[in-house]
Amino acid sequence: MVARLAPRWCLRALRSPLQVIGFPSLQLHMSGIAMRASQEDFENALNQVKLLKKDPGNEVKLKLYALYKQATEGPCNMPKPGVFDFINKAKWDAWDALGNLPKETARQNYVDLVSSLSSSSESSNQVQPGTDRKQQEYENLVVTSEDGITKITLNRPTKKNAINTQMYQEIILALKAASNDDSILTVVTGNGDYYCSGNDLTNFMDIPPGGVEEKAKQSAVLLRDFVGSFIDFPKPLIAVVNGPAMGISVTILGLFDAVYASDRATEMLIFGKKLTAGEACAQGLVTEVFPDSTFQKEVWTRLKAYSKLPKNAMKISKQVIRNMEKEKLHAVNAEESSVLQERCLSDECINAAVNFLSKRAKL
Ligand SMILES: CCCC/C=C/CC(=O)SCCNC(=O)CCNC(=O)[C@H](O)C(C)(C)COP(=O)(O)OP(=O)(O)OC[C@H]1O[C@@H](n2cnc3c(N)ncnc32)[C@H](O)[C@@H]1OP(=O)(O)O
Repeated sequence: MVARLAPRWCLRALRSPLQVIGFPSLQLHMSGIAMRASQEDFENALNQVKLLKKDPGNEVKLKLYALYKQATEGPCNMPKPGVFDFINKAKWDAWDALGNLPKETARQNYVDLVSSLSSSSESSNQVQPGTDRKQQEYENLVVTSEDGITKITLNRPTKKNAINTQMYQEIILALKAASNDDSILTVVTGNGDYYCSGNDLTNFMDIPPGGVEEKAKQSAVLLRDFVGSFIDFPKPLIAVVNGPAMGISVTILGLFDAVYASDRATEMLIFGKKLTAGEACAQGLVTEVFPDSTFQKEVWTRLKAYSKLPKNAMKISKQVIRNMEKEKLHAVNAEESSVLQERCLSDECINAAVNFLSKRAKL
């Protein structure tokens, strides 16, 4: 079976940072905050932040400050401090940079950031520096950080790393955590002989009480959020395509900053046709192809060298390039997600999924 759906696509020199910037949660009260589902999570995060054993650094504290203000007061509404009022200006800049980010999103980002800080400070108590540091437990992913590189490994090898509904959510969460951690590069790769066989076709079988229309709607929202998290990812993002890649795992490769493929990745299935890694490279979908026998060694040597390059310069370069096209990418994503909602209900899609699943049904 081939991919059947449409192709897609600072502030330094502060004496005592904890005191100088201060944790927002320690300064501000919770009264009058309009919260919805995540109020409890947000309150927990506000408490958790006080328990951090390690100073997260000024950059992170500014992010926490900005997200807190945005989550509780909305877009920056304070007069801009003077240029010599360094600290308040840094805080103002961080808040103002969030623009019109909705309060709910800011609240969620605050919770995610605190969660990534808590898990990294817990695990840093257990593991020696320089060793592989596991960040958070996921059911379908293994996420580790080492040498400035956060590696997100798709981990359902017995299902060729097909992406089930929970795994989509986990990838979104892992990308959010990676965007806020102290890594320089983020890598996505697969465990086992496949990179990824695309959408888990059994997702279509899990019909909610609202019926297939409701399922199609939920899938469209999930797809939009999933692809959106790649569009918005702020740091250099690299795909290490260790084996065949299919469906949605291929169509999002265009949103990575570099794609390294093993010459064993011979099934980059797009347009219903098998493409070798070399052909995908010729088409610009893959950056470089390596012999399978030396793939891991060559790619990781290169990525470790890249991780020593100036962190902020790389991040800012990526953001400048991405910002030029972000709006358009989000518009295309929204359009594609609504087309998906429709196509999910088509005979072609249903037949393809049923066909695949019935051949594998354990009778
Ligand atoms: C939010 C909605 C987004 C929608 C976006 C959609 C775009 C897409 O991604 S559509 C999906 C595209 N992918 C496919 O069509 C791949 C389907 N799978 C296959 O064709 C074959 O399994 C594959 C060529 C990958 C491997 O073939 P084999 O080497 O012969 O292995 P098996 O077929 O025995 O597979 C082993 C095991 O994995 C399960 N599997 C593999 N891929 C998927 C998948 N995409 N969804 C669900 N399950 C998958 C397969 O069923 C086997 O499981 P068991 O039978 O339990 O062993």
